[in-house]
Amino acid sequence: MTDAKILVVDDNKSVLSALEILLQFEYKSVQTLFNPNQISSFPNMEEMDIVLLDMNFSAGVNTGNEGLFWLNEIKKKSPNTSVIMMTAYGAVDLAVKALKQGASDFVLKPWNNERLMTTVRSAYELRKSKQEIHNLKKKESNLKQVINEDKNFIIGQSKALSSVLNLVAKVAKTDVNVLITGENGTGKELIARELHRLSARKNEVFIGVDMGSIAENLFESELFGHVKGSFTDAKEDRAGKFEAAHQGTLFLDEIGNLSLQMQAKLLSSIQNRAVVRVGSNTSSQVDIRLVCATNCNLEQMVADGLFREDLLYRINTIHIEVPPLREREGDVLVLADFFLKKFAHKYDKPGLRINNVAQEKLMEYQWPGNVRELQHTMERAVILSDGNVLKPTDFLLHAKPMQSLDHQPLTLNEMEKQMILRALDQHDGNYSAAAEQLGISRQTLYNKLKKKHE
Ligand SMILES: Nc1ncnc2c1ncn2[C@@H]1O[C@H](COP(=O)(O)OP(=O)(O)OP(=O)(O)O)[C@@H](O)[C@H]1O
Repeated sequence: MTDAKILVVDDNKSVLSALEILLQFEYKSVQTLFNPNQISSFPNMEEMDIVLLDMNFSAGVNTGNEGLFWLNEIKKKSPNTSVIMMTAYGAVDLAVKALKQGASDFVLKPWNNERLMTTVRSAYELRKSKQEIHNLKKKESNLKQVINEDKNFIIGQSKALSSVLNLVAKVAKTDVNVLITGENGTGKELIARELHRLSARKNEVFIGVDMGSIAENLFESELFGHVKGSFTDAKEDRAGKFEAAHQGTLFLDEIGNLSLQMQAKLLSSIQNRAVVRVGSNTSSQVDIRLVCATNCNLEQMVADGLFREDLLYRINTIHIEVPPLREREGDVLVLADFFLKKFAHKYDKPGLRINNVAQEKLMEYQWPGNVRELQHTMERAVILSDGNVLKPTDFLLHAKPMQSLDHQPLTLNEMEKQMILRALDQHDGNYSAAAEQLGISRQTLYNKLKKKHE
């Protein structure tokens, strides 16, 4: 017994009962309607898998128009229901008309039982595929929504970051290739996602690929896909990242880590906007927006013969340089506060705050690992905190706080700042104890700290 729901609509009662008996041999639910006017008020039409619909209802009229009218009514209520038209006046043009208007098939009266059952079975298969497509499309759009969810906000108010975000907003509307550069942890991927979020492709996928982690022998298969049997592990046809990103954004991270051989293969796909799966000889066009990122100096790499110049010109139609955190004035505390709230919530430690000396320590630090390092530092501090106040000792920073990154000698002022902060650090932020150790009064220590930020 097939679990399908069938409705038969005909104004001839003997046709109705004959079809009902025939169909009940194979189908669980068969309902009949003698009067087509009941179609409009028929409950749950969208649950019907198949409708067998007479084309000529009023006696003496055989234009088929009534059938076409009711076909449209059914399709309006339930577009995916398969409708099979039945008529005693088989005319090809009428059949074509009905098919064009959405009927799935056509049966002539008097019917041949075997042939009619075959037609119903195919109509049921069609209905199932349509439903599957409908469900898959729904799933796909839900997935895209989840993937593109606005999980990551770009935090910061500094001039340096604002000018990057202004550029992002302008470029996002176009389809040009964008190269994002900057030190590790500055937020290059976040900027790439922002480009996607602000673009016309925002409802399509954003596919990120870490080029640094792809093994040379899997490079082509990962990016361009493969056909079954093209190599030992190719158990089935598989699309690569280029095809997966079709109509969306393809983000190639760590582009500076590619060998020259991989660069050549990538260049050809980017130039042609087409890929050939490994083991295939047909190419498929892909419509992607390409965003690349790196912390390498690609110009220098070109000069050193490590990066193809033609590839660099292809990928950097627009170049966005993300500034390091130490050059974003004021952003450290804004970000620290953001991460503090985030992790306080995550680890259920409400009411945490960072004391002034600890804030000084965070501001003075050079953040070689940029926002990622700040994020980890805050997370660790929140996890290890005992009380409500985070003190300098709660922040374990790797490099010396005042040492400039390029190891230039410190000025007298900088050395003084460093000593003050170290003393405060050693005494857990206690101003009196730090002042005593430095041989100055508490007020002088306050003044020196205040002056530092004027
Ligand atoms: N302005 C920002 N606001 C909030 N979070 C940020 C910001 N910038 C970076 N982050 C967070 O810091 C982490 C590192 O960011 P991201 O991965 O985008 O950096 P990246 O430059 O791509 O790093 P890498 O060079 O190591 O690939 C991520 O968790 C990201 O969410």
